[in-house]
Amino acid sequence: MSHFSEYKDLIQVGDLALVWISRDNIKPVTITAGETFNTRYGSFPHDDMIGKPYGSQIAVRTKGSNRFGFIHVLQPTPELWTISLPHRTQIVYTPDSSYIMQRLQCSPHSRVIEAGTGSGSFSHAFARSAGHLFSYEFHEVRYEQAKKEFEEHGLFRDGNVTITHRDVCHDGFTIKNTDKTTFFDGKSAEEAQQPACIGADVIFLDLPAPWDAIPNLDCVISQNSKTSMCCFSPCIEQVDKTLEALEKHGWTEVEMVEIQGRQYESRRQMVRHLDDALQRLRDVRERKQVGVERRKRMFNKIISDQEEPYEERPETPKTQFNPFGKGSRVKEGDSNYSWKEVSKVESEIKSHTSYLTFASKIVHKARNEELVQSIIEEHKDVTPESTLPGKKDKKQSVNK
Ligand SMILES: C[S@@+](CC[C@H](N)C(=O)[O-])C[C@H]1O[C@@H](n2cnc3c(N)ncnc32)[C@H](O)[C@@H]1O
Repeated sequence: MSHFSEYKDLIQVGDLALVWISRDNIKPVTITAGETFNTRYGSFPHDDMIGKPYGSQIAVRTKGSNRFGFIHVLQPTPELWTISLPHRTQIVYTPDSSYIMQRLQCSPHSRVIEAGTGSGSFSHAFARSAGHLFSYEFHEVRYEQAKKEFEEHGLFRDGNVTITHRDVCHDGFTIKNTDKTTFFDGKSAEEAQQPACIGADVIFLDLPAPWDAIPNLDCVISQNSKTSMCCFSPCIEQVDKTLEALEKHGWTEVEMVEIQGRQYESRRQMVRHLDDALQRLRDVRERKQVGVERRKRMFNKIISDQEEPYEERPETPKTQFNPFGKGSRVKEGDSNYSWKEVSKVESEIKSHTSYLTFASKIVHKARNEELVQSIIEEHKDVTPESTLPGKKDKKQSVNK
């Protein structure tokens, strides 16, 4: 099982853990006896982590002070990996990936094509949920890095991830047994004798020119079930070209969506009355009048040639609380004032805003009587329990 798909209670030697230092600072660490994890808040021996439950807070006294620095040791998940991974490209963040996965109905039955792999952010989420993920990347260094990361994270161990070094626009998606640049389960396609059939029913294209890859999909998508696709493009011009290609190649149910990630914070806002506003206007007018008269007196002293034209500013009472501008501050929720509950939007939330173009395709629309009969025959004497699908069960559909 991979670090990302198994649940463990205790931190053990050899585990990949994600160390939460702050919201924007999460670091991957392989737990090793005798090693130390250094941060600006202190040095944390791995030995203090080993044997503790995941989620534990580890504290160390800061040198020369009575303060403590602390971290939390967390179990890796695709969501945490997305906010901690080393960026090699723009990545897909969880607000987008979670929506896309549910729109594409990605499940343990799904056979998924993803291009390109990029920094592998979305690949981790697909690998956790899909029956099989076929990921493609044409940039050699990125492909090698992603392959290494997938190996280190145990993604190949579950046997449901294949990565291919390929330009999918030029060379398509088909995988042959002889391919030396396709890896899964730690072996090349050639060594593993992987069958060339992909039969994808979920497609995710995060490419600069998805319209060049779309014509290459027909021979690798499922022939007997509906295939759903999402193209992730930052510019509307790209969407326009993608729509043209989708229409030309028989994709239907086309819809474009944009995700706006927002985090809402619950706050209290003071209730302001009309009387407060009127009082404020009266105050402003009175203060203005006092100022005008003071300046008039100073001017008269100058023209009557008196010495000392300067007149001290009159002592004005200390500014009271002013609900409409500057004034003494009132603590949020102060019981001397009335408040209403509101929610405020936190603007900084990471979701790379792209346009998501969804479409679907059914290759054979007619009912295949032969297939229906064979499925009925197959299931005639089978108990309901034994028909429950497992993670690697293939979907059997009767559309042909
Ligand atoms: C924006 S990144 C993908 C990020 C990825 N979805 C993630 O969440 O980390 C796009 C990737 O597609 C790759 N790419 C671009 N054109 C390609 C092609 N024709 N075939 C394969 N990969 C391609 C690029 O090298 C780049 O790494």
